[in-house]
Amino acid sequence: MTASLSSNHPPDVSGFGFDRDVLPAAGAGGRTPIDLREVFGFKPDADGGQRPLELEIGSGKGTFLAQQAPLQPGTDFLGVEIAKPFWRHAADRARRLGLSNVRLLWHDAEAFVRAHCGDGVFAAVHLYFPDPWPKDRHHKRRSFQEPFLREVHRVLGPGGVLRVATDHEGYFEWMQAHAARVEDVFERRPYVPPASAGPGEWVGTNFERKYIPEGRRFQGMILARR
Ligand SMILES: C[S@@+](CC[C@H](N)C(=O)[O-])C[C@H]1O[C@@H](n2cnc3c(N)ncnc32)[C@H](O)[C@@H]1O
Repeated sequence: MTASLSSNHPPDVSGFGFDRDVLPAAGAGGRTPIDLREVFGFKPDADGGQRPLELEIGSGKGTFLAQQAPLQPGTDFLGVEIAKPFWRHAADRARRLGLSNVRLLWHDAEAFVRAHCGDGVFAAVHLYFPDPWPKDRHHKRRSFQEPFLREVHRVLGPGGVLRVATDHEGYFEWMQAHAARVEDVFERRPYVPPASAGPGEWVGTNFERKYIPEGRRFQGMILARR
């Protein structure tokens, strides 16, 4: 995906977008977990407890968050996007839509999870249409591989799920092989679209809608924390 956006107004991320520079330096062992509730203003749930938190990795222009967050007002959603123009666009969109349960962080999601996310903090992690890195010599850059899957397992709470969709046949084969390597900690389940997906859609993101007319085949899976 090319990181260029057209917009008829300058994006305003205030209150909804966070720059990676606000994060503390990684401490001992490369980890400095932060209290992610601070990002959402420490709002309690109806019983005074902690609200569930979900993470989207590579949120692009923020379409999944814009569609799904209003359907789950009791859940907070953090999108992490590495491309600054997309991050800006998504944070501005969340602000314009008044999505008080959405925040966007400009950062490398893998580094963020490793360094700043505590154990069991997320109810779900969403990874929709991750970059497939099709050349053999670039496969090592793919997000979906064993070390990262074990990190995702660490940050998921009991009953937590990793939800993944891709349009890339080769990457899906790779995903199946790597999912098999983490069967000790994840149970694989068939993919089910989120409630916000439109008829016939897998997720309903910008990427998916762009390629539906080409007749691309989409595939996905859910890994449930054991
Ligand atoms: C193919 S796009 C899909 C975007 C969006 N999920 C969608 O379906 O429209 C992949 C996105 O992942 C982002 N991305 C790639 N590597 C990332 C990383 N390590 N951390 C955060 N975002 C990343 C890219 O900048 C891009 O926006």
